[in-house]
Amino acid sequence: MEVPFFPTLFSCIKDLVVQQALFSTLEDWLVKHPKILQFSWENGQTPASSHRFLTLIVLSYISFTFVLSQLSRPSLSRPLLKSIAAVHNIFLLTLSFIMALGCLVSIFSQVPNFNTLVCFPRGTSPSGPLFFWAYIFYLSKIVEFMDTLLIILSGSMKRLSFLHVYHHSMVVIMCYICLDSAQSSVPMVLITNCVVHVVMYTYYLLCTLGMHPKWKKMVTDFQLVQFWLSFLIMAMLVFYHFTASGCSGILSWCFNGAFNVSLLYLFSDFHAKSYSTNAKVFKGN
Ligand SMILES: CC(C)(COP(=O)(O)OP(=O)(O)OC[C@H]1O[C@@H](n2cnc3c(N)ncnc32)[C@H](O)[C@@H]1OP(=O)(O)O)[C@@H](O)C(=O)NCCC(=O)NCCSC(=O)CC(=O)O
Repeated sequence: MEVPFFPTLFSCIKDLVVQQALFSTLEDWLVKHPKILQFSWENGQTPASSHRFLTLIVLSYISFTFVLSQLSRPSLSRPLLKSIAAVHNIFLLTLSFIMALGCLVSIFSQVPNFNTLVCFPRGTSPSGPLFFWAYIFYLSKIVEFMDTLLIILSGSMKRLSFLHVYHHSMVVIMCYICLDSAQSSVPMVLITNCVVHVVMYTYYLLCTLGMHPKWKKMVTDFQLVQFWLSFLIMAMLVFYHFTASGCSGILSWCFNGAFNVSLLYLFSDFHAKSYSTNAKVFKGN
């Protein structure tokens, strides 16, 4: 059984995209490079792939965040802090763009149809280009811990919210579980999140350059749209799971679902507190 519309749309776009001259160049760089093509996630063998590493990195992040937020800050000059933040933001916005592009090109190069994109067959192993980009995505979530250090060093402790620390620690666990279980929603979730992060790190970059963009609310709106989109992707996965012969990573789907609900709740709360009329009146006083 098929969800109408999406499979046809996917085939049309794929036919159009693969004919472009630029596509084969991008495919050579982002899909057919031997390191990418032959990538395989081997639990305990691939760097950063063991349960022990995951536990250690997440507990270290939470402990360091707690300890550093209690200590008196080292006096880092504001221009130095802004320069470090600018480099960090440029790095993450560029990496997010490359990951989204790499994953998109891998989809058009490797995935035969829409059904397979939404629902990897049971027993799929986490190897090949799509999982290479999922692996880089997982590592990038560790690099994003630097956001927390920047907040602590800048001394704006009210920004060190539960939402921030919860998001940064849980998202690493989610990426790990998705990789380890070869979860079907990986490519679409990766692309949506990377696109949002290109916008978000551009926003942060402009902030570090002293321009506080007026479109901050749009970034939060964009993040909320991302969570609703994730629900749509997850609903399609469940649909294919129960109407066909099953999808890879359906159990880890439950973790994703719960995480997504919690983020939607926390970001809606952030949105209400930051942009509602009452919040503006309060800030204005
Ligand atoms: C618009 C948002 C993206 C960010 O909201 P904020 O309240 O944090 O934004 P803000 O306007 O106070 O941020 C501006 C300040 O951040 C500093 N800054 C610059 N680069 C930064 C970085 N990489 N990380 C953290 N802070 C940084 C700037 O110098 C500036 O400081 P100064 O003002 O001193 O000049 C919002 O939608 C949001 O996500 N809020 C939740 C809080 C959060 O931590 N979000 C990021 C991860 S969540 C995420 O990533 C979800 C997802 O996956 O989509």
